[in-house]
Amino acid sequence: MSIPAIELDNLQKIYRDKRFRAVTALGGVSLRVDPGEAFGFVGPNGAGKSTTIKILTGILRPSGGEALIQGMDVQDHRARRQLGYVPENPYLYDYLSPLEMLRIGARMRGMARSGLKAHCMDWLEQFGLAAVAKKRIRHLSKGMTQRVALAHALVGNPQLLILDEPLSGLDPLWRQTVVNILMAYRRQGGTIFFSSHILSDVEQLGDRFGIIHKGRLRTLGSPAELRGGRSKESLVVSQGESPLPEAARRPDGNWEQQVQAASLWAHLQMLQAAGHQILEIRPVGLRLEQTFMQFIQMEDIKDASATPVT
Ligand SMILES: Nc1ncnc2c1ncn2[C@@H]1O[C@H](COP(=O)(O)OP(=O)(O)OP(=O)(O)O)[C@@H](O)[C@H]1O
Repeated sequence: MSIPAIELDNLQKIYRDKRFRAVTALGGVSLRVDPGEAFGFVGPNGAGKSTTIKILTGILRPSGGEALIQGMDVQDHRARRQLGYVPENPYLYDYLSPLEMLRIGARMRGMARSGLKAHCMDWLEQFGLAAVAKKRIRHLSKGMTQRVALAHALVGNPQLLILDEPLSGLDPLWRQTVVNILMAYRRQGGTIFFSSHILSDVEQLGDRFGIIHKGRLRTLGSPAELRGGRSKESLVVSQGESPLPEAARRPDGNWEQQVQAASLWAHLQMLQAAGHQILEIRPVGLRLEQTFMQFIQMEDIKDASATPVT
């Protein structure tokens, strides 16, 4: 079995608030990400995503448990050598240009000087930044700055990318372009660990998800698994003259209606009685966003019922 790209074992983090009260940001998170995987860490605000990422990148120390990159403790600088990181709000040197930023990033990764400019320009080109390569970063827009940070993370050819909300601040066109760049990175064998609460973007990028909520990992699975088994509705398409008050008329003149599993049989009998011909019945896949919301609501209900009444 290969060494995991990332391994978290019972990871805990307790912060102290202003009154020195304990705030449990991570209550024992364990997971494993294999080399070549794209793992999406998903959760609502305050779930513990950034805390996990800060521990993984060595910015914060955990209060308990272990975080390993390629089998090495994240506090060991060798573990972080092959890491490209983009924080939630990237801090870049305002007075440097994107080209200077990328040169520094590549040099820090030990890349040779020869051919460095062309290599950096190639990355800037991919991120649509060639025209502003020599402008000061302080004059760039938020989306451009985000793209500089992503290019900076990739320029040193890291084996692992850790990205906190990588697509935030990007317009839809750039979201798609960045997804394509990241997918190309994966095809070349790179591993990605990223956080997000924008599931439609995450769905395109991740082959596995972990949902974190209130500092605990609630479930792991692929987008299909998270959706799977949760669809309890069917779409029924029928053809007929008699109008169906609850159904929608499609441009082709046929009727369609989403029906709960429990009432499917009664609905089909109603269609038959109305003289409709049934053209199609298929399960309606829940969108991941809906699944996620339902999941979080269920977890809140479980948490509330587990809380002892005092
Ligand atoms: N420096 C800190 N001091 C005290 N509490 C903190 C600190 N940083 C984070 N927290 C708390 O820890 C919990 C987890 O925060 P974290 O930033 O990891 O969540 P997140 O999932 O990244 O949220 P978001 O999606 O809003 O960025 C929250 O309750 C947050 O208020």
